[in-house]
Amino acid sequence: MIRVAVTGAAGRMGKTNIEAIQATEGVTLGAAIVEPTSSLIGADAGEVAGVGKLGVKIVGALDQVMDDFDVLIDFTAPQATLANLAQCAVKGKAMVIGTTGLSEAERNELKSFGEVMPLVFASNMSVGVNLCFKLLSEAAKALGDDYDVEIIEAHHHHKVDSPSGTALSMGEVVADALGRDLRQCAVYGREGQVGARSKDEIGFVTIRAGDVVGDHTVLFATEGERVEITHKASSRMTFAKGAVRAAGWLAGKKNGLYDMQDVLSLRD
Ligand SMILES: NC(=O)C1=CN([C@@H]2O[C@H](COP(=O)(O)OP(=O)(O)OC[C@H]3O[C@@H](n4cnc5c(N)ncnc54)[C@H](OP(=O)(O)O)[C@@H]3O)[C@@H](O)[C@H]2O)C=CC1
Ligand SMILES: O=C(O)C1=N[C@H](C(=O)O)C[C@H](O)C1
Repeated sequence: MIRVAVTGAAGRMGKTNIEAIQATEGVTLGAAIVEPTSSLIGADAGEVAGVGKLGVKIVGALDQVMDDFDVLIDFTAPQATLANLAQCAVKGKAMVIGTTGLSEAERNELKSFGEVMPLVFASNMSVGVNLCFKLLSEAAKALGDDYDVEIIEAHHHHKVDSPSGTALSMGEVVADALGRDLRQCAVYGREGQVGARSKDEIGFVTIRAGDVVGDHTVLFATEGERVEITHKASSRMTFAKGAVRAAGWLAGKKNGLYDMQDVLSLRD
């Protein structure tokens, strides 16, 4: 039985991850962690997640439960994720990380932990989005530089980072396939007299509204036709199932930085 801990246990994804762990054979909830100021410390993690009593009391610090899990699933915030990585690295624990909104420096720091621990890091844990990454690479290679590329994403009004991690990953996949550097060619939103579109830019459009779980469209457009590749998530359970699958896959793996392409055997 693989013992899984969940940080951000009272958050939208934290609660859904606990629900997914509860519904999956071969894994069990070992610990649930919230912020030290949370009023939920001491509550039963299953009751907070809405799946009934699990006998796991929520704690306010990861270091209180380091002996109670094998893999930590972390969907929190960049600085919290990096602090959790540092603690798990010292204790030889594996981590599955879904947090988005990391700066380039934070991403580099995160990646360096792959040298000392097994780590799955992915901006989107769903099977559908990870399949889309492959389709996007194929599409970009086939369509080439004659097609303008725009990435449109929509999320719920609570989301704090923009563009979404998934939109940025899609941009990276397309840029790689076209031999471009996303850092040079990305254009984030347009306003005013910005001039005509340059041929090589990859544009990002962000929508924040209501309870949208997560929609992503990559548009390839040229004179006379458009190709659109769209993914729409209608439940956070699609991300949580992926995260729990990654935790099971990661247990016992050697140190390294993996992503969902590895977990789902989608890598070429
Ligand atoms: N990779 C993927 O498939 C997916 C990734 N995500 C990403 O996961 C992250 C979380 O999303 P979501 O669950 O919607 O967000 P929430 O705000 O609902 O949950 C985040 C949780 O993390 C906790 N947290 C934040 N900062 C800290 C900190 N410094 N120390 C300890 N705990 C902290 C929050 O606690 P508190 O409430 O007390 O502040 C909260 O419970 C986001 O980055 C999001 O983009 C989301 C869905 C899918
Ligand atoms: O914050 C969210 O909700 C989501 N975040 C991830 C992202 O930024 O791509 C994944 C998913 O789209 C939901």
